[in-house]
Amino acid sequence: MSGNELRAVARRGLMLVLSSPSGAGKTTISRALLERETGISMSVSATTRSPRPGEIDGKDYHFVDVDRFHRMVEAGEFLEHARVFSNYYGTPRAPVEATLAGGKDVLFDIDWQGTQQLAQNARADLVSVFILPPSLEELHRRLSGRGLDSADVVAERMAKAGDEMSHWPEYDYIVVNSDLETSIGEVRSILAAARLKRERQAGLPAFVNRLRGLDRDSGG
Ligand SMILES: Nc1nc2c(ncn2[C@@H]2O[C@H](COP(=O)(O)OP(=O)(O)O)[C@@H](O)[C@H]2O)c(=O)[nH]1
Ligand SMILES: Nc1ncnc2c1ncn2[C@@H]1O[C@H](COP(=O)(O)OP(=O)(O)O)[C@@H](O)[C@H]1O
Repeated sequence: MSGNELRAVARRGLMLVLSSPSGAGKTTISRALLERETGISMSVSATTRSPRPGEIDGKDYHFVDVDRFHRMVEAGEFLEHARVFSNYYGTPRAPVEATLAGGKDVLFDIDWQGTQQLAQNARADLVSVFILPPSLEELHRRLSGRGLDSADVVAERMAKAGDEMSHWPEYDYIVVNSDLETSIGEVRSILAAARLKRERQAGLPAFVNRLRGLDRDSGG
């Protein structure tokens, strides 16, 4: 048996959820995480919202119209779905299930409603992180500075921030995104610890039996 077999202990993938009020930094932290980590991929949501400049269909979101969205709901194609800021958003089920079954992790940028639905259906696979801004002034600065939304849309998002933030107690971990590099490091630490959870290492009993020399009779 090589030392590498420790790494080969079978593990079911986990679902890492990042939620925050709009503008607190989920997208920025998610991108950094995907660049720096292996074994994790992003769940690409479907949405009825219009694409922002620079957003790519199929990469940032699957941009669909309201009819198509409702057909997907009726066909049971979503793992969860919700209405946020007068648009619909949903997580396509099939890619997530395939990734988890393959022992890889999935990263979600979804709101508290979606997180609650995932918690109801798959609590054991879920690791949830709520990202808070350091202050309301800084949140406003980030929303405006992003330069992607009109003043009206920024105002609407600021108005909803309080409601969104009231859901922080439902999350496993809280990160205050003051310094970006610190926050990225914190989310990476959460992922590293979650991957090592005893319950997630499905192959552990067999592995420890081998370590203890107890596997000689099992294979016949
Ligand atoms: N429940 C749910 N929420 C989603 C999904 N995709 C995105 N969201 C949330 O919808 C909200 C708006 O997202 P978006 O329009 O991209 O704006 P941004 O967060 O300001 O960049 C955010 O809180 C996202 O986390 C999804 O598939 N399901
Ligand atoms: N720690 C940070 N310090 C300063 N600016 C940040 C920080 N994190 C994110 N930003 C900036 O704030 C804006 C909103 O971030 P974004 O990731 O789009 O938020 P969200 O996805 O939560 O809506 C972006 O312009 C981003 O570059």
